[in-house]
Amino acid sequence: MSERESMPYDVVIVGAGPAGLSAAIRFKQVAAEKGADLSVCVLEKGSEVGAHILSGAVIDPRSLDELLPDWRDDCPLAEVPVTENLHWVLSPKKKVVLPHLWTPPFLHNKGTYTGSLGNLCRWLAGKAEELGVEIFPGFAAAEILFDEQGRVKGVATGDMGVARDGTHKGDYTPGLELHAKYTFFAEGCRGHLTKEVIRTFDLAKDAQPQVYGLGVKELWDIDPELHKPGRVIHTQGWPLGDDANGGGWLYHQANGQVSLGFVTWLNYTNPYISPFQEMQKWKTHPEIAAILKGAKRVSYGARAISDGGLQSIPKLVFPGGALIGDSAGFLNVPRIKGTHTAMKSGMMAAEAAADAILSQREHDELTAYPQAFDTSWVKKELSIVRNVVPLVKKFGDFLGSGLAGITMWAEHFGLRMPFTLKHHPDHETLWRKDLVKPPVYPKPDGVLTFDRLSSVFLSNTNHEEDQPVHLTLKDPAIPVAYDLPMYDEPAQRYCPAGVYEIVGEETGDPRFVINAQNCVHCKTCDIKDPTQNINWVVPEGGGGPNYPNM
Ligand SMILES: Cc1cc2nc3c(=O)[nH]c(=O)nc-3n(C[C@H](O)[C@H](O)[C@H](O)COP(=O)(O)OP(=O)(O)OC[C@H]3O[C@@H](n4cnc5c(N)ncnc54)[C@H](O)[C@@H]3O)c2cc1C
Ligand code: SF4
Repeated sequence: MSERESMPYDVVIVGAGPAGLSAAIRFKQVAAEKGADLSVCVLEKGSEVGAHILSGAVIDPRSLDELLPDWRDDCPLAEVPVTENLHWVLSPKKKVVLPHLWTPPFLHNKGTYTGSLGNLCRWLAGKAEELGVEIFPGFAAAEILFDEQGRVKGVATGDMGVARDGTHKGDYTPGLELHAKYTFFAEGCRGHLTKEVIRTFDLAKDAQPQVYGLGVKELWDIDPELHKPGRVIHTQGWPLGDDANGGGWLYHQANGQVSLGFVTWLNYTNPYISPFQEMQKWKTHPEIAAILKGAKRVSYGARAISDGGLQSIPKLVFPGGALIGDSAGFLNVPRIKGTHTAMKSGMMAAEAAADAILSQREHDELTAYPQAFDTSWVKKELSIVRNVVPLVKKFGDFLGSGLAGITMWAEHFGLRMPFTLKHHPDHETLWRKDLVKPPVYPKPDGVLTFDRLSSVFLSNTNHEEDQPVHLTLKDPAIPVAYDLPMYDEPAQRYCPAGVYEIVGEETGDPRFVINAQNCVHCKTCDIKDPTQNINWVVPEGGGGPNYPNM
């Protein structure tokens, strides 16, 4: 018999990101409109709301306007409206500024705001709590609970106080069961439980595979003379070559800070590519380095981003729950925006759940949610850009972007392209190590460019050391027996936190080492590992990065 206690709710939400918090707020709003008292709780694995949130971010306020129309009164995001939008195409030493007229208006960032998504989530959490939402930070949902009919009936948080070898320590506390009429998975990109729920109910059977990028981000305090609040810059081109796609961003935000970073799409072919190093190299471009002259780096982090778009969205509902936000993958890639769509998806799911519960239903499929999605602005927005990622991947950065631009213009004017291009899973794209040349990366100078360990230090990441390793290997032999000879074990380079190492090669006894304490929960290993041998599971609640305002 389970020794776990259980708590009943109408709705349980896994993840206090923009999707989960917007769903909780909308659920309470609908209940209040109908004069009902419905209960909802939100679980968050970070030590506080926002601790694990990492984004650009330039945010389209469309969903905020719908959810909390007075948000501009006290939300920190309102501080910096976007005033200038630049798109640079980089060669090694030069830039070309892309004229505005070349890109459709929805890429111009008119009416958007730039700031910290972590801080927006902290603010949303306050609004949610005012409405009676219960939020549990430091609690990771570790297990999906099913009833006798196989319907999802909630989740359980992980046990605390379990030693690395699985034995119980003195402070052992069993996890808690949260039972719900409907459970929402709002874990963000590549959710750990979301993966299981998609598999269990075969939700992705009619969708294209999800594909991803890895965003590596830093915050810098820059020279006030060079700081232009509201200026946002995107770059494409250098330093990436033919074997990878992606691009950089640099946003002038509040308090003299810039948010900057680089997204490398995870379909890259050269196993020697390091997304972390691409980002460091990108900063050495004369145009970027000039902005960072005399500046100081204050924060670092990394997070994967869902790039598959409309064709990769799985079935959104299953008996007893729904997928919302990046758990389902609503990101608009050419806009690099997923916050407004994540929020709206949560709101639509919440409306469906409140209506169902008020009609005495529970644990069934919330079909009103996908129906609402089908007629929503979210679907329209994603439909217009659905061929962009496959075109860039197929035809390269320049020809691909040109063709993608043509399709976006055409769709913008209502001319629907009669095709939707497909995706290939990112873990299948690597070439053998003997077929490629390793890229050249700069040696860290400690001023503009840095190594991974000093970077991870700035993420404030922390895990209780004596706990089971949360980077699990289905077959512990594969890293050395297969990944090393084939790809020089790419985990050594794709992990932006230096978690994976091969040691002992020089003595002919190579071993795969996992420094799990350094993990910043970006999920790249779970995505890019060529044989899908690495399975990321939640560590003890509260572990992971502690981002201040990412
Ligand atoms: C580098 C980068 C740049 C971006 N730039 C922009 C931008 O400029 N504008 C924009 O609009 N969007 C941007 N995005 C996308 C945007 O950040 C996402 O679309 C958005 O955050 C998705 O919201 P979400 O709530 O679905 O997931 P998330 O924001 O990822 O939130 C998920 C939350 O769930 C928690 N969680 C996960 N699993 C569990 C679990 N098992 N138990 C408990 N808690 C759990 C996580 O800790 C996290 O707090 C960017 C993303 C990245 C990575
Ligand atoms: S171990 Fe995996 S999830 Fe953690 S930081 Fe490295 S790549 Fe990201």
